[in-house]
Amino acid sequence: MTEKQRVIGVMGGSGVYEIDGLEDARWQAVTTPWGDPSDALLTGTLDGVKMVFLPRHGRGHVHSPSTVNYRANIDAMKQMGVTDLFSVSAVGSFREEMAPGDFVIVDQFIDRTFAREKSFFGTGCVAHVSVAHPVCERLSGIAYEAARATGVTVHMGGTYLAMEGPQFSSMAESKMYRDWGCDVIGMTNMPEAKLAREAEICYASIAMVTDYDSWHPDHGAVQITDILATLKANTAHAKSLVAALPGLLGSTFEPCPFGCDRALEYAIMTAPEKRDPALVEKLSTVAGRVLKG
Ligand SMILES: CSC[C@H]1O[C@H](OP(=O)(O)O)[C@H](O)[C@@H]1O
Ligand SMILES: Nc1ncnc2[nH]cnc12
Repeated sequence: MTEKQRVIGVMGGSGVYEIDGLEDARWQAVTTPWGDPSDALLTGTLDGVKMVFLPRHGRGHVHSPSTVNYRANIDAMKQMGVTDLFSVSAVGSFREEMAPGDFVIVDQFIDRTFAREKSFFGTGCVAHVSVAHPVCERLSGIAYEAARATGVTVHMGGTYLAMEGPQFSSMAESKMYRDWGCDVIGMTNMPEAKLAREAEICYASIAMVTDYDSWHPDHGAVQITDILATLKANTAHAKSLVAALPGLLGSTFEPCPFGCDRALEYAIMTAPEKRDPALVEKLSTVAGRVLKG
């Protein structure tokens, strides 16, 4: 049996619009049946491992959290052969000990977004995947190791509240999310993580704390200027974290011990003879493994 090649994807968030040090780097435009991704994809090789980078909001920060085409972004990553996807994101913190400048390796989500396409599937091809464990445990461990190596303070595990935005939360909302047990808040990891699972891509979320949202009595309301200052200080850490990933993962993709790469195995409900051929065609990249039989 031939070995499966690992391709590491990085979805860069606010403040992270490129990655450094790629050999044979080039920006490549990719089209998808779901529309255009946020930008061209930067491809290249690092330590002998193929890398694909996409700035989630586009270079120059063009797309808002609600208008990012999450389906196109994930489909494009899959087309490029991405097996392991790391999301890098700016977040607010609900915990005193998760301070601005710290990194959090997110392991759970509460999805409060409401104005986004959240699934590749629908009428004519229905599928239900599990997101009980919405991130890949193996990849999260690698993200933690890579973050530790950069010298930043990193917290393993945390619940990310995904809000619609683009406005930040009111103080009442901020306090309520804190009471719910959430640790951090952002506007983009949902539906991204759900779609990565549907596309059978291992996904980990690296959150960079930029502020205390609006609950903290000593910090007042979140201000974009403070966020940008923290992001600027953290970009170097984010980039060196990404640079450590290929060395930690290696170039061969082994089957995911948590089954992320087989998430669709029994997920499709629609009888073969009832499937909509047009939708099946659109799904050929993300679900071709199971639909082509
Ligand atoms: C720049 S503050 C708000 C903005 O930043 C985060 O984006 P990303 O997750 O892509 O880093 C947050 O979710 C908001 O979209
Ligand atoms: N407080 C906050 N709320 C939502 N998204 C954020 N991104 C960075 N800080 C944030």
